[in-house]
Amino acid sequence: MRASQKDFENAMNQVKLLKKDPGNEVKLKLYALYKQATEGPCNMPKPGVFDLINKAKWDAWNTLGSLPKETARQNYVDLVSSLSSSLESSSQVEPGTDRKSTGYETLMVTSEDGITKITLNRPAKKNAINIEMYHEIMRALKAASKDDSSITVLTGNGDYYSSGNDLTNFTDIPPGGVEEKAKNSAILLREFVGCFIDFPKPLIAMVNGPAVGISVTILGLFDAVYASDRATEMLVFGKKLTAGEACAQGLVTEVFPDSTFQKEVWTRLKAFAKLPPNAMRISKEVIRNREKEKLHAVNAEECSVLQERWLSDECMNAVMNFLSRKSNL
Ligand SMILES: CCCCCC/C=C/C(=O)SCCNC(=O)CCNC(=O)[C@H](O)C(C)(C)COP(=O)(O)OP(=O)(O)OC[C@H]1O[C@@H](n2cnc3c(N)ncnc32)[C@H](O)[C@@H]1OP(=O)(O)O
Repeated sequence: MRASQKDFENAMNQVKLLKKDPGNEVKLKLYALYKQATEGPCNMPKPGVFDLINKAKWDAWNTLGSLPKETARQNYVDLVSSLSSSLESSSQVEPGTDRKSTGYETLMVTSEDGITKITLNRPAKKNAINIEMYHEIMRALKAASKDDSSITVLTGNGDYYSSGNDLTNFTDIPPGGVEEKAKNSAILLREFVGCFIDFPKPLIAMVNGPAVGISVTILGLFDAVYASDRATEMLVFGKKLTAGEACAQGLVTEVFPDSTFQKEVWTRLKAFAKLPPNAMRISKEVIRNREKEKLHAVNAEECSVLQERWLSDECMNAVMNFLSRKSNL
């Protein structure tokens, strides 16, 4: 459900009451979401390179692009909510425990009203999935499969759902060279996709914006995919599918106007979360068990093919073109 002005004001007050400094990166995110929610897209002249603080604030705000005010307000409230709960939880852990061990670096995870929400939280990088995020998504799914929620939701923070694999993942080459990198990537990808195949509870994607690559290909493993009409899917031939086209192809369950997306979908999810949890879980188990073995076999085959393709000139050229594109400007 979309955050009200009252929720937004409460969140602003909550920020002042935080027990611990959340750090500069989070403070910049809060600043950017506050400005986007109250003033809309960045209207601030770009500061000079030596004006470091205002340049960092400008970058944070400008990154949000044309994110609607209501969505920014919702994201602000969600961020403060997850921040407060993680800081509160850290105040309950043993002294000296590292706060990060109770939370996530690349995700926001909340659990309330019977719904565990996993939010991809690298908006400045269009929620590109780096190695850390692959592991954190698997950790969050494992926790969600055991918590007391009935359903699990995956969505994105910012104007993108996810731009797929973080292409800088390919730049961190281990001592064994690109062959070892490709092998490790295939192992990671197979484990990652396997978590979605085996997830036992109803899993819903809220595609809040454009989705690319792996963030699209795993949608087929969700039990429902609700998309904003500003979402696009980039899959084959690099062609963008509109949310409506993806729905016609059966990749998306239902498309909603962006202006009412959050409100309409959360109303529906809260109703789903009140349904008998064991009946939902067992129904999914009966359906998924029929296809699980085949899905794992296809996953293994795909990862084996990808391991070879990642070593090809086509792949390396595409990655280098992307990573060097701004230096050519
Ligand atoms: C280890 C397991 C391996 C699994 C592999 C299987 C998965 C495969 C895939 O997912 S393939 C698809 C990979 N994704 C892409 O090719 C998309 C690349 N990104 C883009 O094409 C564009 O960024 C865009 C169309 C998504 C958005 O364009 P635009 O609106 O112009 O924004 P920017 O390009 O300026 O992006 C802002 C900022 O984010 C960084 N970024 C965006 N996407 C990625 C990405 N996928 N990997 C790394 N970084 C990304 C971009 O570099 C900018 O950063 P900067 O501000 O320059 O620091």
